[in-house]
Amino acid sequence: MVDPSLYRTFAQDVVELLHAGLRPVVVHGGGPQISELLDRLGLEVRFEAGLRVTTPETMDVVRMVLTGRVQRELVGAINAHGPFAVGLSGEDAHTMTAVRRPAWVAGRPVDIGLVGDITAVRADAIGALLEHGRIPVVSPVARGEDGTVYNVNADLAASALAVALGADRLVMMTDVEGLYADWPHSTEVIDRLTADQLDALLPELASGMLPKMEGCLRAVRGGVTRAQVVDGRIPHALLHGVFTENAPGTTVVPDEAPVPEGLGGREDGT
Ligand SMILES: Nc1ncnc2c1ncn2[C@@H]1O[C@H](COP(=O)(O)OP(=O)(O)O)[C@@H](O)[C@H]1O
Ligand SMILES: CC(=O)N[C@@H](CCC(=O)OP(=O)(O)O)C(=O)O
Repeated sequence: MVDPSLYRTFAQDVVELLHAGLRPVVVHGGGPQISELLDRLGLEVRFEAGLRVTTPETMDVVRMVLTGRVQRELVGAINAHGPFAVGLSGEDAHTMTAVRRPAWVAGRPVDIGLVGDITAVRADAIGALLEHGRIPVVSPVARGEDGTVYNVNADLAASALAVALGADRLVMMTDVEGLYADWPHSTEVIDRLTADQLDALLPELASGMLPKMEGCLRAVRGGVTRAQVVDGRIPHALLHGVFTENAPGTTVVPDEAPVPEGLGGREDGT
């Protein structure tokens, strides 16, 4: 999302999915853009377990960058192909409701301010857009029951939305090839994992991969048939991810899904 040509290819791919008869929903991030503006404003940029420490001042910037800039740019790029994209925030029509959550660092809760975890999704506004052939572009900002506005990690927001919509697929785009088995020491990518295998691996994961993989796990446990992490630096990674069985990257499947020979764990789960 920080490379204009990849941005355009992504928009083209999303429209292609629509033309292929699928009903894509885009949930965007914008972490680098938020950090850049916070820096320029002289505000602190800090993460705990992959989640941004969000003061009320930070929250203003997060909301402004996500809904006022990144979402608008994506909507514009998609609409270069026709009247498809409609942007909304998780706050709109109570689409996403959240509660304040801590970050879990070494097994302990750490207060990270106005960061939310989604507790409820009302998918009717998004469903109506899909019915009319539109492409919803959703910013990961959510509303608390009392009206407080929360910053939600984009991957966790996408996962909650995928479950609520009964989506078949969840594709997460990032800036690495997939989930590395022994990051940062090696770049060997884990290509396929069952939910239980991922669950066992989660405590070892760090930084941005943590919410991403937690999102994949919640999605497949919530009924999504395949959750993938693909390398967004490769043009058309989205189309490959959706249409190719063995697309590059990391694929998470529910426990009952067959694991190709040679890749499965032993019966004791190791
Ligand atoms: N096991 C891992 N495999 C791959 N990347 C990892 C791993 N652990 C941490 N990372 C880091 O996570 C980053 C991706 O997370 P993040 O920057 O939040 O992604 P995005 O902005 O694409 O959502 C990678 O660039 C890498 O630095
Ligand atoms: C709570 C939290 O960390 N929210 C994220 C929301 C944006 C996001 O997730 O963007 P990426 O997908 O680019 O990382 C943030 O403030 O950066």
